[in-house]
Amino acid sequence: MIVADQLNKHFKIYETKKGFIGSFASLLSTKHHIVKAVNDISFTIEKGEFVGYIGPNGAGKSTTIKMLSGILHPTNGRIEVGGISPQKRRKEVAKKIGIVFGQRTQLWWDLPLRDSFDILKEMYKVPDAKYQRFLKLYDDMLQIGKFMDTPVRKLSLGQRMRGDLAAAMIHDPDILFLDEPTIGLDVNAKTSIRAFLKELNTNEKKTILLTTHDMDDIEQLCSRVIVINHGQIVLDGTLEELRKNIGLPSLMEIQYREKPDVSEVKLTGIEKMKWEDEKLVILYDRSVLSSPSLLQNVTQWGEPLDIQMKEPDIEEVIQKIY
Ligand SMILES: Nc1ncnc2c1ncn2[C@@H]1O[C@H](COP(=O)(O)OP(=O)(O)OP(=O)(O)O)[C@@H](O)[C@H]1O
Repeated sequence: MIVADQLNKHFKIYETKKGFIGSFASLLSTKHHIVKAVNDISFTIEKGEFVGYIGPNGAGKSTTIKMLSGILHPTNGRIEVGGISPQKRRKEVAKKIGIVFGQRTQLWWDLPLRDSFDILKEMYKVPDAKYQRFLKLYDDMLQIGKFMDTPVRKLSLGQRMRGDLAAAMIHDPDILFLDEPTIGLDVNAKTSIRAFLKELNTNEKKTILLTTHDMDDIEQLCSRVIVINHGQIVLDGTLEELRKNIGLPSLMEIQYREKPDVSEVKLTGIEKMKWEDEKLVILYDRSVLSSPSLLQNVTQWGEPLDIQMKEPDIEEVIQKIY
């Protein structure tokens, strides 16, 4: 379980002056302002949850992850990771968590991937037999065997990210903090990393907190989403709840054998109805008009050839929240 209770991180930013003399003056200056990177955040994440932690640039996502993993100390507030405070017992927490920062590698740049793994094995005191099982499993899951002897600096971004993910799992942690693990990757690399993360969560019951700007990551992986903006939680719920909370309509598209005249149609719950080429597109509020009743209605207006129902794009949802 992960607990953040009234968590805050405030950074003091000292004002700098321009020019050579100015930079010396800045060293002595006490003028500053406070950036509330994380501002009174509370949440509890249960074992086995896969949570998306999303928000615009500068919202406070990385700062939260750094506090949860013990890299940064909170200004105030309480954190527990697996029942332990990362601030008081950082080394113990380190054994329970794996971290990946997509923007920078935690592997040794000039060493072959295998050597990085060997170093981590020693650091975490992973027994030989367990380590061999790990190498086999992660070769099966992430196909890292093909580039185990390549220096990390020569790996492609997708290979490097797979290496970083495997490295984060060497000590078999129960909890994973992933800060943009799919950033900059092509579709194939994203797909294989998502499949891997899904497997870790579903089969190995790992608890995962993921920050990403890629809404497909969220849609395909996360059962719960926490949205933050300006250091504060603005929404915490399922994707479905997020869509519902901000009242984005559901969408039905109907293609008729012959286009009916719908100009006189008045049905409570329909927010918008328009023709897009041969398709009638209806936006409706499901809390007022259920999909089966709308379906019943549209089939009375003409003979449908095809009917499609869609959820609004989560990207639209997020934009609406910001
Ligand atoms: N070490 C620091 N010193 C001063 N300010 C900082 C520091 N680290 C982060 N900040 C500020 O705190 C705020 C939150 O930053 P953070 O990196 O947590 O955002 P983020 O949500 O991860 O953004 P992004 O999506 O761009 O990675 C920003 O205004 C940032 O400039």
